[in-house]
Amino acid sequence: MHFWKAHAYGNDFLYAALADVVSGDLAELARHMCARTTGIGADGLILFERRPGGARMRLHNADGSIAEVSGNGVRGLAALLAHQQPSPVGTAFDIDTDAGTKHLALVSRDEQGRPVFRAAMGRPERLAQQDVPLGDETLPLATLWMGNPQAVWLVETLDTREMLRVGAALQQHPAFPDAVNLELAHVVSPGEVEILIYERGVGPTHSSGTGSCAAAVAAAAYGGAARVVDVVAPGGRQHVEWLDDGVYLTGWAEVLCQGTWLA
Ligand SMILES: N[C@@H](CCC[C@H](N)C(=O)O)C(=O)O
Repeated sequence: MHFWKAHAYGNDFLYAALADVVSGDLAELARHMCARTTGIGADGLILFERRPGGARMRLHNADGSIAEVSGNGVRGLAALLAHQQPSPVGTAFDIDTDAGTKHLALVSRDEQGRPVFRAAMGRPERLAQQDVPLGDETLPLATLWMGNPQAVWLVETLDTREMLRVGAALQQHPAFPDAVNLELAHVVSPGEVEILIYERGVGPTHSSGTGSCAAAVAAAAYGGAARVVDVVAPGGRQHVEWLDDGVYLTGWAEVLCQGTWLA
């Protein structure tokens, strides 16, 4: 089976055409391909079908579970399409996901030639402040739907051990029956938010598109940030605009390699 690997700020995905997949158990295929030592290694496997003007995709997280959408994953797929066909600045891509169609515009290429996309990620839904009990403590989380479930913990200091501890605990928490993507977010200034990420179905990762959107929305709603911000994750800086018609995410993606999966 032919595959490609792409990443955005260290959030890495494998891509394969659904028509090429022979395995019946797609969750098992994702677990095997995404395994860091016994597979190729990635945060998720995206199976896609080309469509006029774009593609339809389905994302399996590294643990095999299905995710409705990934902001970095849709940009990686658009980067793959742009790699395969002439795609000048201004080219538009429609990526159909389980969370609806995401419209992407190729807005520029960075110094390294990587395509930079601005993606319409849709409106945040069910934004709320929720006190979530965890052992002896109560976590003041902002919860929302960004095409996938998100919880944002606004903190004064980012602490990796806290992200790992709370992120793991929330995956089996009664408040989140479908598990949840967690961001610890620190508002550095009205225009900048720093985050750490623990993803459903993955664990800690370097970047998240939907997580950046969720952190920006929570920081603007409850943390004193502006509605147009840079969100800085360990893997790098993305730009998020929370406008009246929805959230827009701008960042690059890079196709790294292609190969043949033999297992
Ligand atoms: N990294 C992604 C989000 C991937 C999906 C997530 N793990 C989930 O299960 O919802 C992004 O860039 O948005």
